[in-house]
Amino acid sequence: MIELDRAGRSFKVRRNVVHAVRDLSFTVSAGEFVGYLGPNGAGKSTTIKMLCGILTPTSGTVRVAGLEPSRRRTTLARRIGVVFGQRTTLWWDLPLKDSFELIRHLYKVDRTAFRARLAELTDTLDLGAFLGTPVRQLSLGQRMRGDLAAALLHAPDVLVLDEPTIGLDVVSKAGIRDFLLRLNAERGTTVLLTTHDLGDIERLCRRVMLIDHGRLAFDGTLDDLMATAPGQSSLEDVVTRLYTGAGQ
Ligand SMILES: Nc1ncnc2c1ncn2[C@@H]1O[C@H](COP(=O)(O)OP(=O)(O)OP(=O)(O)O)[C@@H](O)[C@H]1O
Repeated sequence: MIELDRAGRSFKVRRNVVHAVRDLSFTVSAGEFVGYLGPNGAGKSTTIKMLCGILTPTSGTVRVAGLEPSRRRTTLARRIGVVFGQRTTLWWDLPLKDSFELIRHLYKVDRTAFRARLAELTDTLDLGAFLGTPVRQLSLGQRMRGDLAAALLHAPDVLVLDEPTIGLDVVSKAGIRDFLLRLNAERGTTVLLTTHDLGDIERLCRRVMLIDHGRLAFDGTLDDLMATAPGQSSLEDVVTRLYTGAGQ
């Protein structure tokens, strides 16, 4: 479902070149739920931007659902949903339901399918009480649930999440995690999750990929990841060790 083959992305910054992502190869199969970890500046957002076609790779290839994202952005938009936890894709001054209606038009979702999907998402994400509320008046947790619904209204095969639980309280986090688990288990949606919240990883992801300085530093199961640092009991300790390069 997601295939990167020696993908790279660099940026020219004045006279220097920043290699945000280098020589990155991995495959995520349909139905997987994969955590994508890395320290600040490791290249996670750059990877995500290449996956949704916002950035073109400067080397190698990226494919999502068989499409080259930067060339087939419009076609891909029907297959992929993206949530950036740090910013909303909803219309700030419009009631939530009007944002959804606009998204229906943009994605040309059939009206009957849209109604059914919205009813399901309203129920599972508990949106009913604030569908008529302007987005700017929503709490962060409500807004995030709205953003998730917006990303899923067109029933994409792949969902890419960039810090979807940032700033949420424990109850809101648990609600979103449960929702994502069910989405993956019941609908088979492929999920790639970037987060600094290791609780998200422990609760949701069987497979974890870790990127550092733009390169893949680890790809395996959560158990494999724990086994990289025998004697460390918490995921936080193991990840800290990997981020700081201890033991290299
Ligand atoms: N548009 C850009 N122009 C120049 N450099 C950039 C650009 N975008 C990203 N970079 C650089 O590429 C590197 C990777 O950035 P990226 O945002 O992908 O990291 P990240 O893993 O998402 O970090 P964080 O966890 O802090 O969000 C950083 O050194 C960053 O400064």
